[in-house]
Amino acid sequence: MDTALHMPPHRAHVLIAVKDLGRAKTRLASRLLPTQRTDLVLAMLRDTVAAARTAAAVGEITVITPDPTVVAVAEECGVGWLPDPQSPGDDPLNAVLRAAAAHPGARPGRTAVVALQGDLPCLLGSELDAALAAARNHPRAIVVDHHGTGTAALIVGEPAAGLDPRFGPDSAARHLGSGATALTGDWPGLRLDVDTAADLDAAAALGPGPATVEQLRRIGWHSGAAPTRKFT
Ligand SMILES: Nc1nc2c(ncn2[C@@H]2O[C@H](COP(=O)(O)OP(=O)(O)OP(=O)(O)O)[C@@H](O)[C@H]2O)c(=O)[nH]1
Ligand SMILES: C=C(OP(=O)(O)O)C(=O)O
Repeated sequence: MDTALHMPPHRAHVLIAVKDLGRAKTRLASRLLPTQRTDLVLAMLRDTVAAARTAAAVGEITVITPDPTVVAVAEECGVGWLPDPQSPGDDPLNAVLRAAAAHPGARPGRTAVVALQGDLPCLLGSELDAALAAARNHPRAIVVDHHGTGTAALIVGEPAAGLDPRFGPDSAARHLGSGATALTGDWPGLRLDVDTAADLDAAAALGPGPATVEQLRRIGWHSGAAPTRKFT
């Protein structure tokens, strides 16, 4: 059955793109072994998906990936997946998001569509709910990341508004320049995407989800301080 057809219009379809694990998190290469990086990507994905699943405003989650291990994790987490399109071109991340948003199952005319980063280990479902509620007042909106330059989430709520993803360097400015509204809100977990060692320290200090906590323990990653927020 196509559950999207019966979804109340306000429940969102979350799209999470995850690239081939062999090419992932290169900015952590100087600090982590390849297998540690891979396991960290998967742990952060598990925590991101688990949090998104607890958001009342989320109706469906789809992981888009060319990687069979990521597919297996998506299935374990109980969410859908799509392969990368055959020819993503020279802007693969935005191409895969555009293709996923155009997929018949995405039903952008019936639901909000969210392109969400998959490396948000401190995400809370309540933060995503709050962002989705705030986004209802805007055809196309973003949650700027903790650095102020990237995009943690791109949300389209109106049938007429296309996703028009512009992820990559300075994506916040590029999304704002193409008409998106920056949502204001105290959502530290939603804004904290992890790409660098400093980001990982920040996540460890804020309080990540259980899969990331376990992976940090295995790696022996110490942020030097106890988490400031208890993960719930
Ligand atoms: N499915 C899919 N996801 C992608 C692709 N390129 C990037 N992504 C995902 O988009 C998000 C941002 O990508 P990047 O910042 O380029 O890569 P990263 O692995 O997070 O970090 P770096 O390797 O350090 O740049 C990550 O979750 C990636 O996994 C792609 O070609 N296909
Ligand atoms: C792709 C992006 O994020 P990052 O490179 O920080 O993962 C972005 O913010 O557009």
